[in-house]
Amino acid sequence: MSALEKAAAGKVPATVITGFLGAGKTTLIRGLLEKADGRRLALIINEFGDVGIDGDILRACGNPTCTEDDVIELANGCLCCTVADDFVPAIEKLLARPEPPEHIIIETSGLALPKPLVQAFHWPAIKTRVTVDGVIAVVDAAAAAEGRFAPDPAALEAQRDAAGTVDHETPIEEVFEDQLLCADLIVVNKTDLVASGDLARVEDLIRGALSHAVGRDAKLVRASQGAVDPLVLLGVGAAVEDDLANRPSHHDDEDGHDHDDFTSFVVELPPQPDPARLAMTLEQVAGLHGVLRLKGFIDVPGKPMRLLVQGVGTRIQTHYDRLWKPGEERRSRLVVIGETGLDRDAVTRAVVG
Ligand SMILES: Nc1nc2c(ncn2[C@@H]2O[C@H](COP(=O)(O)OP(=O)(O)OP(=O)(O)O)[C@@H](O)[C@H]2O)c(=O)[nH]1
Repeated sequence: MSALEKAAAGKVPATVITGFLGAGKTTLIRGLLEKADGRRLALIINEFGDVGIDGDILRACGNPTCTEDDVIELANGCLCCTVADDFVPAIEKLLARPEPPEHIIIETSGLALPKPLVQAFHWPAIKTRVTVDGVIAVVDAAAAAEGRFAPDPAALEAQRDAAGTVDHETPIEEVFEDQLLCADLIVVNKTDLVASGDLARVEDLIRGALSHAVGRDAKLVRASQGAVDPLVLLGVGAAVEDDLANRPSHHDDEDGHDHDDFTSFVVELPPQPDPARLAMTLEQVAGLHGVLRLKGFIDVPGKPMRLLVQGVGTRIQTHYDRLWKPGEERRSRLVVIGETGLDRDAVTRAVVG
């Protein structure tokens, strides 16, 4: 059945937003909600780690198109590994609403592989009712320009074994490439942080990764703050669930996949009177320990609003995102994500002081 036939058959389109940790997925979705123009969108949000931050950020945007009921958070892990328990029931719940959504947006965790998730759309409970309109991969152009997703030639040389062969993919590169290889559209985000020459290099890197997918032609679009016209993002009509054979993955031969390569934990902090100082400390800690992602909310004494802290690599940003609610516990908590081996105790000590 073609995508048009699926739409005619009354299937609800779903768009999967993928992209490595901190690429700008939540930011892009926030922009999409602002331009929803009355269209009933529902969100399913999945995060690595058991504290839901992204759902909270999206709800805090105060957008009328984004009520409590419109956001389903599936914290703790990876959608593709919890399909039966979490994902399929979440879709069924959305479809059972008196006014079902016109479009479902699914934000995967930054470490999730999109292909197994799309495979879930073959489950009998949803197969006849939902189609995957498109997979969108968001790329942090600044991180890519810094070489975070490309093999380091010196490291490659060091890995060369006696037979002269080398397994050049690091876990980060594998996740990054899998996300690109499954995509219909690639949003090259954070263009405000990179010079035009570097941007061209990043696009070459992306096209190089895409060359593994013969016969497919994912489009690239540049963006800052994930701002892309919803007409470009939604309505791709790719019926991705029927096109998986053309989307290779590093994990195609595996029965499921695990997350042994990455780890996450929560650091509980005392109230922080000096946000600038906290940001400086976090920058140092992220650099010293190789933290990939940091995010959470902080209680700044005397301030009626909570402080949102966002760290991608060593780039730390803070802003007050909403008032603490009456009776809400003013907890200061940061989710920390890194590669396995990240020294939890040392990071916690350094952050808490
Ligand atoms: N300078 C700049 N910052 C951006 C841009 N897009 C997003 N950010 C910032 O990057 C950080 C991460 O953005 P998110 O939208 O939370 O990224 P994400 O992909 O949802 O992150 P995870 O869900 O943790 O993987 C935040 O501090 C954003 O404000 C951009 O285009 N330019």
